[in-house]
Amino acid sequence: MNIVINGYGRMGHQIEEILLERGDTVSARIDISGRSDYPDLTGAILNELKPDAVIEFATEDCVVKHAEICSKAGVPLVVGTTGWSDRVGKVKEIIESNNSAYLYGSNFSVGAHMFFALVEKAAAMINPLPEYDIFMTEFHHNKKVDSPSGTALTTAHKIIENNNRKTEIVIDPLQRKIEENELHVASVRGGSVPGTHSVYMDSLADTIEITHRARSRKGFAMGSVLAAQWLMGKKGFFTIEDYIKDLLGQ
Ligand SMILES: NC(=O)C1=CN([C@@H]2O[C@H](COP(=O)(O)OP(=O)(O)OC[C@H]3O[C@@H](n4cnc5c(N)ncnc54)[C@H](OP(=O)(O)O)[C@@H]3O)[C@@H](O)[C@H]2O)C=CC1
Ligand SMILES: O=C(O)C1=N[C@H](C(=O)O)C[C@H](O)C1
Repeated sequence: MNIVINGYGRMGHQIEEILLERGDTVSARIDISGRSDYPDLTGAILNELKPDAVIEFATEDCVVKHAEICSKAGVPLVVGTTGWSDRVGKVKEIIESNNSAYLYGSNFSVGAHMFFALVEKAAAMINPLPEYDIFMTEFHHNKKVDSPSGTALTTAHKIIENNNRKTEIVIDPLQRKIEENELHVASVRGGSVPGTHSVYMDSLADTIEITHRARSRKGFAMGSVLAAQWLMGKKGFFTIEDYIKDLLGQ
């Protein structure tokens, strides 16, 4: 594949490393700081370079603009940027109106999707056991801007969809006790933690913990590259779950 990397930061560098290891080509690295080939993604760049896809791990404020640019140019776009769930509908409209290809994921590592499946099952299992409360934490490096993480919000929604006691997500700062129907998502920022998400089911007798601990950014980056490959030749708005379902033969 010939890829444009949009957002040349921690993830952009990891994605470049994996692409080059695979023998793919990186026709441009784009970053507003000027440390790269271009300062911003434009239709002209896409028309000149004609990449097979753009892979974007940037900031939430540019997600809609870049969706429009790639969609109008007919270039498939894979986005890992988080913190824009309020604009998913808008992006979906853009992609469908231009009949282009788009795939988004809050977490591209296969392990995170195994974690999601375990959490869905566990959240349902405690429905007949009111003695168990359920809550979660996420830990990330001290450079992460958004909070809670996209993965934590994805996990929290999966808990709410499967557990009959939790109906609302509450995040920090709290400064009050939580209500029975509230699912607390606590975020910690510090050090160089790549991304750790844990769900706890706690009773007077015991605690059950389910944790996904990323060891590096490699899993996220590899997942985004494989998702870009999967997206080739497709049209429409997809999420990483569509790719994972195919990968797992579901
Ligand atoms: N879905 C997943 O699996 C994963 C998602 N993420 C998400 O990816 C995003 C990026 O994470 P990370 O790489 O650690 O962050 P970084 O801050 O290291 O990288 C983001 C890069 O995007 C650049 N940027 C900002 N605005 C634009 C723009 N308009 N056009 C092009 N580039 C731009 C920034 O430039 P500058 O430095 O000059 O500001 C920066 O270099 C976050 O939202 C994070 O949550 C991260 C890991 C996994
Ligand atoms: O910013 C990060 O680093 C990460 N962000 C994603 C998220 O917000 O869930 C995925 C991963 O946890 C790393």
